[in-house]
Amino acid sequence: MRVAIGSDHGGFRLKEELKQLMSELNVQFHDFGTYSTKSVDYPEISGNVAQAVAGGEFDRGIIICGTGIGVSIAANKIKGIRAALCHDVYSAQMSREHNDANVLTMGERVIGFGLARAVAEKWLTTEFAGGRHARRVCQIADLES
Ligand SMILES: O=C(CO)[C@H](O)[C@H](O)[C@H](O)COP(=O)(O)O
Repeated sequence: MRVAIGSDHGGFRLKEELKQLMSELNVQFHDFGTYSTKSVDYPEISGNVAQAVAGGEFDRGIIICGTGIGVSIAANKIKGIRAALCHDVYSAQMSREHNDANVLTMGERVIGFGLARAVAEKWLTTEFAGGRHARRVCQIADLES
């Protein structure tokens, strides 16, 4: 699996932590920035990660900001993206099994690093369940056209 990861300044430190996690899990990733805690605007970075996933260059994306809300709103503007804001392990699991979420967002100012690692690991290792959920994901795609 190849993962695109990005953040604004508010999510920079958690992005670095999740890069470490992915290295430990042998998950390939590319960092779309930002590369410091200097203030930047999140929509462009979120859009770049989402475009890379929607275009098929990467299998999934992870985007972090202060709350996870702004990057989630921005990513979900991109056709084909199902970005899920998850701050607990159960939601992360369900976002994969039921929603086939292809982008995970989190807020560094909301969640501790230990829980964030557990959320990301569950999300990265959970597959889509298909079945009745596939029908519903198709219905979401229909809303885009
Ligand atoms: O977009 C956000 C809120 O949904 C993110 O949390 C941003 O990181 C945040 O708005 C940045 O705020 P700052 O005061 O400019 O650091």
